[in-house]
Amino acid sequence: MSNRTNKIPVTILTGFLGAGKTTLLNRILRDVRSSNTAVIINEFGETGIDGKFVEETKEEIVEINNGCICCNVRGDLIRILKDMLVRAHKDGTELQRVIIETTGLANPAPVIQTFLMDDVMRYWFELDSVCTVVDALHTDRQLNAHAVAREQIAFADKIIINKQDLVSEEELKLLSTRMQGMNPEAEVFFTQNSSVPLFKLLDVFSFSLDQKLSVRPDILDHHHHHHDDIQAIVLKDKRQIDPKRLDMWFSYLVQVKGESLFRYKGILHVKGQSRRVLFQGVHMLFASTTDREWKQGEEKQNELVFIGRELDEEELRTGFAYCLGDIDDFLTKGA
Ligand SMILES: Nc1nc2c(ncn2[C@@H]2O[C@H](COP(=O)(O)OP(=O)(O)OP(=O)(O)O)[C@@H](O)[C@H]2O)c(=O)[nH]1
Repeated sequence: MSNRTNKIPVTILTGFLGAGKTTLLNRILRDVRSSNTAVIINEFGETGIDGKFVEETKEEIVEINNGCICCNVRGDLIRILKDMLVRAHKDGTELQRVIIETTGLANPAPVIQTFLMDDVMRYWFELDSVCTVVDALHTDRQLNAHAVAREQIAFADKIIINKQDLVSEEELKLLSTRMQGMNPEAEVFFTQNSSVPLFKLLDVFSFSLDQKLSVRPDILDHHHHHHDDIQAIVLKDKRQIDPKRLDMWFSYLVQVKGESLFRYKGILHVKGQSRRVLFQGVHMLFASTTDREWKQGEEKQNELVFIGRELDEEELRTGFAYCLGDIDDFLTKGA
């Protein structure tokens, strides 16, 4: 198949765990330009939590939960995109844009490859840009510890250094120098809450394969990567959680276990609270918010995911059981 003009632009949002990808996605979805946009969200761990942090929208959102997009779900990605095309064709609508949010642990190269190597994909789609969101506070240690975080920078054509409110001007300058050293071609933005002017990100067609090939001649080769023993633990329960116990458990977790918790988030069904409570954090930075009312017919349940290295699953389950009132102490394992 050959040249089709007016290809559908594809934006890849990448960046390490908790950097601000979903914040950026929500900004894009609030924008008028995003009508007839298809969103594909890939998350680590078998849970649909990430999708629940995306604001409600009329746009189509598909989640790929059964693996990491860069390892074993490339087939799923192609199938989903083909389905979307067929459906749009049947409905007489035209797909205007595709946005893919990868997990914070994905190497973007195989996702990029999908659009360059599969004939059907190449015919219909064109890579618009690869945007890498960076957590200004945590990125130094993430880059030092995780090859994937470095790959995410290397493949970007837009680097969004986010959470600038959490670091000094001096630190921002150092970060910017480090990013430019790793990827001199990319355009760098400094933001709070991922607030890049969207005209700088969408319909810019700044992804250049030639440029990437000059830096990484092996970009189209078969890739394989490991998650450095990073694991996800998901906890679910329909019963109400005790808010006081939750506070106790969380302040312990964040302060004592924050180092090994790369990312955690969840939706809670809290006693005395008619609304959903959302919480999320990166290492020791934690925030929780009261969200919308539970909808009629919606199943109220707690759903928590913890992503990290060498996580103690039994301890996490014990803490959860404590919040649910099954046991009286969360420090005694298996109590
Ligand atoms: N202080 C501060 N917090 C921010 C900023 N941008 C995002 N956050 C918070 O950082 C947390 C992570 O943001 P997300 O947008 O969910 O990050 P993500 O990259 O989608 O995270 P995962 O995909 O779950 O790894 C949330 O609690 C955000 O509210 C910022 O500029 N400053």
